[in-house]
Amino acid sequence: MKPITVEDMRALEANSDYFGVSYGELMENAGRKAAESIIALFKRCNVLVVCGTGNNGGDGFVTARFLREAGYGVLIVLLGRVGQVKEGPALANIEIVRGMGIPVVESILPEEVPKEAFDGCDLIVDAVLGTGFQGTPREPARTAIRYMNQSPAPRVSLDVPSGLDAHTGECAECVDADLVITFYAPKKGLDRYKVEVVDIGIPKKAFTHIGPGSMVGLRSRGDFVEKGGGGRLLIIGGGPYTGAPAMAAMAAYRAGAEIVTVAAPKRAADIIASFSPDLIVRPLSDEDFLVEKDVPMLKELISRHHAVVIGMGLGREPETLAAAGRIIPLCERAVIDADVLQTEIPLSGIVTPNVHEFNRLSGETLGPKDTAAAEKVRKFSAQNKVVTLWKGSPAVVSDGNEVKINSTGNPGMAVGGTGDVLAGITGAFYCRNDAFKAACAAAFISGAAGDMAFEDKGYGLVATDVIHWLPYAVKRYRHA
Ligand SMILES: NC(=O)C1=CN([C@@H]2O[C@H](COP(=O)(O)OP(=O)(O)OC[C@H]3O[C@@H](n4cnc5c(N)ncnc54)[C@H](O)[C@@H]3O)[C@@H](O)[C@H]2O)[C@H](O)CC1
Ligand SMILES: [K+]
Repeated sequence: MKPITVEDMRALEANSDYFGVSYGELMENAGRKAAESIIALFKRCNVLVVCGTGNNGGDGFVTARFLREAGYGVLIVLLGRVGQVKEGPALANIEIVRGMGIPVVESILPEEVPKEAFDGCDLIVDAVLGTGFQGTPREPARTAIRYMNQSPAPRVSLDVPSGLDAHTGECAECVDADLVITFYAPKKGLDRYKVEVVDIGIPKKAFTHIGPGSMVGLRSRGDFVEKGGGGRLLIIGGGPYTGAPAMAAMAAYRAGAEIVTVAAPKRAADIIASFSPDLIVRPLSDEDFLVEKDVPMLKELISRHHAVVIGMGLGREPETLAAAGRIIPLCERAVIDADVLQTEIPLSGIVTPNVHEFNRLSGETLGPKDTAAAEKVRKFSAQNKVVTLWKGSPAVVSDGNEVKINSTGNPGMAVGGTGDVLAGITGAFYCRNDAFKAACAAAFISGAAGDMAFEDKGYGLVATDVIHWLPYAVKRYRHA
């Protein structure tokens, strides 16, 4: 199996918790499976379980419990105080093992780590550091790693040998594990160890559906200190219509873009600017719709933004479509939406068709709930080398290889403007993330905000309510 990155592992865990198998159950499964492997390999003996204060330590507490119940002698050395153990399943499990009377020796300082326990046991379980570790081991982990390596007892590491940085596979000073029992999939740097991969019961939906995992590792405004780091987005829209680009722009701000510029034909620009002082509006030529003579100015604007959203409210005048056909190839990161989703337009980046627009583009005849949508969207994405965010119910996202089904949203969102909001969010995320990640996260968070809006207003919700709830949805699902 290919090693899984720490970020992808965290995303799977977040989806697992969201789709029904909680972090606690994952830890229980991890610890139980580790104990079963150990019991199969080592007859009853005295086991030292060395635990950190994070979830890797949590796995150690569960492993200790199962070994004790199987008649093994168990001693836990905790590298910290019980009060420092991570909130959640790890803390719950240290309380359980203490309640069972399993001795727990707390060591804060290096000199408090009981070397005699390492030398006097028959087997060591290393549950000090897992995928949450980076850099070089600080004390007392460092001393514990040394004592484990100096002990004559065999060493079994949980998930990764403590001291191995699973982000890079590097290991300055790590446990010389005789066996690594790793969860769900190998991590980077395990190729030089004897490894056993154990399944911990992550549900299928965690892989097939878009959940909070789509927000794990999403780079947005909060991650950047320099101004404009959160992403500069250009929205090319408006003409016959003015609300659509304004909604897309406001949604982009609420999703974390730092600068959002709306470029629209003069008359529309003046109206859009009146919607909100937040909007930076650049009027194009004095025509009622986008025309080819606007291209030079747009070329300059495109070069000053990370991503472009083009389409909503432009209308379908032949000259507008011709101009769009010249503009899109100028964009490194384009979200192509609504009016310009026409067969003669060159597609790239991310396309965000509703069901009708997709059928027009692909020649398919899908209905909004069509179960065949996933494969049709994947095929279309592969043929056109784009990421497609198909706005069915549920939404489907594909990059031509992977296909994900969205898990948020509700029928109340079938109201004008929610597509513009979704395209704005997609553009905001696309400024700083790859296309597939941006589209998945946008589908998820737009639907999550829409669910909050539905909770609040039922079928009376309108697109601006989704914009209102966006920051709350981002805050709720934004994994640090
Ligand atoms: N993969 C799964 O589905 C499951 C994984 N689990 C286990 O959880 C760990 C990851 O846990 P996490 O809380 O993120 O971090 P760790 O326990 O690995 O380590 C954090 C712990 O270590 C301290 N720390 C961080 N850096 C250093 C350092 N340089 N020196 C010393 N100490 C450091 C930090 O302060 C924390 O206390 C994963 O590996 C699995 O074992 C789930 O429990 C089960 C499902
Ligand atoms: K470990």
